[in-house]
Amino acid sequence: MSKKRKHESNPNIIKVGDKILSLEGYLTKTKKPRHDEPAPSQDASPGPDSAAGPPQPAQTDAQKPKGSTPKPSGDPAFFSTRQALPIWKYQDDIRRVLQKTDVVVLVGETGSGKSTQVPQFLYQEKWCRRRTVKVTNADGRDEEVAVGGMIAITQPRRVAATTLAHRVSKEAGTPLAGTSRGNEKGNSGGTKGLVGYSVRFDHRVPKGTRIKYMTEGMLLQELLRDPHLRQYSAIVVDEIHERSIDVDLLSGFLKQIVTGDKKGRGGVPLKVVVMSATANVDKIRNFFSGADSEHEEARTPVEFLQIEGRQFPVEIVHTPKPVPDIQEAMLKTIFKLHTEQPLSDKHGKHDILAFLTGQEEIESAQRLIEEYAGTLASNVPKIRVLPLFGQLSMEAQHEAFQPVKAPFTRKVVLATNIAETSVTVPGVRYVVDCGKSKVRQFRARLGMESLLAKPISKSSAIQRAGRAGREGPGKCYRLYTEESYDTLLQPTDLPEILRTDVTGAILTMKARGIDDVMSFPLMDRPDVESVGKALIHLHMLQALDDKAVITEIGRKMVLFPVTAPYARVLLAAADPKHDCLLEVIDIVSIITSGEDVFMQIRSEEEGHEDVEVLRKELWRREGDLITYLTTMQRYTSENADRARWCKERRIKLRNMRQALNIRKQLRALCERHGLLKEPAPADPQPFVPTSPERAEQIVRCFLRGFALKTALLAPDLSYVTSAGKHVVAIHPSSVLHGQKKEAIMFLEHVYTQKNYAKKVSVVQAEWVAQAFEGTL
Ligand SMILES: Nc1ncnc2c1ncn2[C@@H]1O[C@H](COP(=O)(O)OP(=O)(O)OP(=O)(O)O)[C@@H](O)[C@H]1O
Repeated sequence: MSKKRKHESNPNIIKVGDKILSLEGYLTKTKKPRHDEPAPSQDASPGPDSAAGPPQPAQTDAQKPKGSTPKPSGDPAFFSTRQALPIWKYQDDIRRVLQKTDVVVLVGETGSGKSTQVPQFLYQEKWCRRRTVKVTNADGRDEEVAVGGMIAITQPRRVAATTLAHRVSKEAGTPLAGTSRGNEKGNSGGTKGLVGYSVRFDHRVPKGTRIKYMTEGMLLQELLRDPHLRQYSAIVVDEIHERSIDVDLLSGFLKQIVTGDKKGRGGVPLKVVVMSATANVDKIRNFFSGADSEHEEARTPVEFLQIEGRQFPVEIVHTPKPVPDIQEAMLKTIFKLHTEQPLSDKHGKHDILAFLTGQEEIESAQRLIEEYAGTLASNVPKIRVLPLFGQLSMEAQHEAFQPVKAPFTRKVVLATNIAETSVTVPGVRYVVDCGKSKVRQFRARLGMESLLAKPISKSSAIQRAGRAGREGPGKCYRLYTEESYDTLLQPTDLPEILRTDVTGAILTMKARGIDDVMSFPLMDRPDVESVGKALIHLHMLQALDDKAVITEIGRKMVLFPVTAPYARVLLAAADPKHDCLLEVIDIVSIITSGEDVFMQIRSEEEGHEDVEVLRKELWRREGDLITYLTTMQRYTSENADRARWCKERRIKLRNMRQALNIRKQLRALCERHGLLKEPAPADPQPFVPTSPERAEQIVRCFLRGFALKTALLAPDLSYVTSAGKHVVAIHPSSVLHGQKKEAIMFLEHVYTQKNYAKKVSVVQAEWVAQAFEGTL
């Protein structure tokens, strides 16, 4: 029987795109289905339930749950759900411990209710009231200031901060603070509410907010303005086990505040609650308590609380054999679940959340699933696919959290690891985990950073599985074998500070007045080589002077929510010598809007010649950066149908919309900090091609930020990097692919079969020399 005929007669064989997939044998359970296991410890030692485990932290009275469960405040519609959370019966203990101690480490399994309930337990505490106190100014004068009143809960990601704020404001029965987006100072106006949030480019924190969800990065920004965190009575550091650079820096600053003299807060202590889903938090505990420090003054009492239990079980199903093609296995699992499992039960919907590695993989899977969904018989439920990745606009990210309104339809959310921790995607009862994620890794010796798909850690796998058991019992299908889980996956991920470029982290420390970065309190210290490279890099960017002291340029750089090199490029473009800030903002906006804005065109695709002709109109000989600029300018000058304009050129509309969003925010920031003297002209503006002279100025500005990412043409016609002397090839996605120029600048690298340069521009060897000498 031909494949096609077989497909037609056998419901277990389906055709998607050019693939014929057999669903036979899919979703077969492993012999002993294992339930979601406890989180692995950071040092891979046995967990708390293990008889052979390490000595557990001394049980405090607070660890024994009391029988009484106080009446909740807030919206009665949520009472029973909240009371059913494992953390509910610990609330008195949490309050009691914090009345006595300033620092508490709280461990609870995913779904126990930490992120949503802890701030609600605490905000009415006596110590959480706003007080007026006397402090002595830097110039020696006494003044009265207000201290406290608010609790901040930090999250590693924007989507977690905003969705938690929405949820908690509903539970508390008060509208989300502010009805419109405000500025960073929180003057968003609107309705007064208990809960607010603050994430990059989006703030809803009017006066009166008591509970504020925010990203770690936003709190770091606030620390630059208010080193004593005077607005807050408590900081709840959530998901500390993720160990982002930002949370490590934040922990260092918090430790300094809690062990310091508190004079800047008029003697009012700052309470710190550190929360983790990882069982072994000895390192974190010792760090805050100073138990590992020789200095008596660095010690502070730290209490420990463990919340036992989780709300719903999650059954784990591994593949019996390794899968040769992850995308195929992913599609098969989703299709099989869709066709065989009910749409809902008494707990609610049965939606699917699948974890993939990145935007590219998500978009390709979305296309294939939608194509498949279009072929379903009318008696099979429909599918609504929703992507969820970091570079999507907040509006698009929030769509994945809405229930699907259409009847007889299942939601399938395709996410990167941004949906891994903290979030509850309503409706989800099945998780499909591909077992990988893209990880940024810095090789200090080469001075290069790469983004590669790597196996996740056990801790991540458990977090992913946990997303299936938030509203009812769930199932997690892992597209890897149980043996791989047991033997190949590391217990936890390496902290980000040990694997990525620390340039931004060091600049933040310097901007906060920390001169000796090596003595700053950190849970893990990057090696001297990485710190040395970062200092040299910051010096090249003119963010530090010869004595490694932060410069005016460095201080301005930290005001921008982009990496240090991009911040430097923006400042260079604002310099009257170059005067091309609007153009540079356009380019930076496109680059930071997501993965490549141009879709790949395959030569066998129908109509690919027409697409290529239209695309060539955007191409510029100066390289990818000026091509991006032309793309943005043509797109914004398009008055009729921007969606069609993108479709005809196979340009990602989603990226372009997000780029416009970023452009608006960057323009506003530049205006606020005096870099843009007058507002940018409104769209649409007629398209005027950028002159070669202006293009040169723009490329030179980028060279101020990216001199280390340049390569010169060697006699054998290969490109050799100026720093490190490594061979790089121009990536096939670049408009300069295959061309030989005297010198190139590239903004990114990828390592696949070769060491590839991406986002490439033509430069002159002389400019590169000038950039290194600081005379450009
Ligand atoms: N946006 C939401 N929509 C619906 N239910 C939610 C939402 N947020 C939280 N919940 C409910 O509250 C429960 C507890 O969530 P919470 O985030 O407080 O747990 P957690 O212990 O912090 O878990 P994690 O460590 O995974 O973040 C969830 O399991 C879910 O039932």
